[in-house]
Amino acid sequence: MSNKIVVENGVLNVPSNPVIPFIEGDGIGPDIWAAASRVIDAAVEKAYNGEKKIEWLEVLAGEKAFNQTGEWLPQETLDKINEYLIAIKGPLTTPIGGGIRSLNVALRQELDLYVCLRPVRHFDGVPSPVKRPEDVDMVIFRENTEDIYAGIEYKAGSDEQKKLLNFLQTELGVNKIRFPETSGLGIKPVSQEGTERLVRAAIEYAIKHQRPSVTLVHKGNIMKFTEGGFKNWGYELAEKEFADQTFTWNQYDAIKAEQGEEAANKAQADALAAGKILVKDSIADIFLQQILTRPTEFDVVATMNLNGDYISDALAAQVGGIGIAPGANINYVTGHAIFEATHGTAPKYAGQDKVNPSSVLLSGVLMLEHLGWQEAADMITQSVEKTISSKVVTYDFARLMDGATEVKCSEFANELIKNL
Ligand SMILES: NC(=O)C1=CN([C@@H]2O[C@H](COP(=O)(O)OP(=O)(O)OC[C@H]3O[C@@H](n4cnc5c(N)ncnc54)[C@H](OP(=O)(O)O)[C@@H]3O)[C@@H](O)[C@H]2O)C=CC1
Ligand SMILES: O=C(O)CCC(=O)C(=O)O
Ligand SMILES: [Mg+2]
Repeated sequence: MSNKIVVENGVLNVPSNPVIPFIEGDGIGPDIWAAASRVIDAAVEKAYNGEKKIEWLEVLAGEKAFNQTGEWLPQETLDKINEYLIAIKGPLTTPIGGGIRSLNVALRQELDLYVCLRPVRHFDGVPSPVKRPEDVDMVIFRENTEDIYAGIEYKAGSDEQKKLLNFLQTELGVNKIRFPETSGLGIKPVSQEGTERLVRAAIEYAIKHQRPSVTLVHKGNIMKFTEGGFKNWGYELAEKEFADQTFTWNQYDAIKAEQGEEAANKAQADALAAGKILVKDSIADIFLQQILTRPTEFDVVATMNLNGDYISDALAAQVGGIGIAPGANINYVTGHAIFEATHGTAPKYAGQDKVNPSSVLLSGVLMLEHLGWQEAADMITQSVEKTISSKVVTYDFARLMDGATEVKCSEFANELIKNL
């Protein structure tokens, strides 16, 4: 039997020994990947009595790829992930203000992994800066292929910038750029198709996991045709494709305008009592306040690329930081997915066997769940809960916990394996 994961009629077919490509990653990547992969292997072995096993296939990206092949993202890496469908990766470095563009973004765009899924929940015992971290239980759906991450930007003073500036000024009559000659210029594409497939995935997730609401987060008051477009297209999609399963604030407003507030309140209450999902929206700035002050009001969050990037790290902080923040980049149509932590390469800790491997490990848990290997996934989650409760933790948690035993990254993995 083939050891390739395939997608048939929209359903993953997973052999018992699937080949899964992995990218070790830069910086702390080798440390956390070594730790996390040991735990994943041990959990799979234990959950299925050795009858299932992942055949890891290393593919190169980042510094390791450059040192070995002269390329940062070799075509072979993309080909292998394309072929084997599901992959997992450590973090990759992106230089600031120049140099190569993000390899992480390139992987998402090349494979059209349009959803960046980042669940955020609290594990008992994890230290947090807020009083009730257990109130945070959200799932972020971040659009992953467009917005300013498209990388269409031109350096101040370059020929391209001058051409674009000239076009804007002469063809479109733009006269609002405060310092035109010395401005870098960027383009922010946000499309109806891109919005619809992201919001569709978020609503389908909410239906499947019985989440009560989906919040569209945007800055549409200022960016009317990009972020505002996202909000409008999101509502339209909910009303068009999920009329029987959702009630939107858009519908609430329409009822209120025609029949008054009482009727709108009643319509919303009836819809929610009937089990419909509330699709609402929030402007990004107030949203960042409200996830701190009233986190129980939010469940599934659908947003654009840059907002999603900021929101992921902010929410991760509320439940203990990005040492424990998993993620996945998914195309629900082709079945391609790359699982990866929310955090980066934390270069100051590279090679010290120090940091928390939980983010990439819990990304592995998301991967196991995606494969339908729920038993192994649950085993790891329970081991993480048990190990943290016993206060055996890496430096990031130890520095905030009383009476903790601080262990290295690899020792934390040993403890997790013991607790499986
Ligand atoms: N998907 C990806 O591959 C991503 C890549 N990046 C890239 O990573 C590089 C470094 O980015 P930077 O802004 O420093 O952000 P990082 O996420 O790499 O690190 C910032 C800080 O977060 C904490 N942290 C990160 N990972 C862990 C962990 N596993 N365990 C415990 N604490 C952790 C550390 O905090 P403390 O100092 O408090 O100990 C660290 O100094 C950049 O090149 C960036 O572009 C960034 C994000 C995602
Ligand atoms: O690509 C990068 O270097 C950063 C990406 C990032 O911050 C993220 O995906 O959350
Ligand atoms: Mg980020």
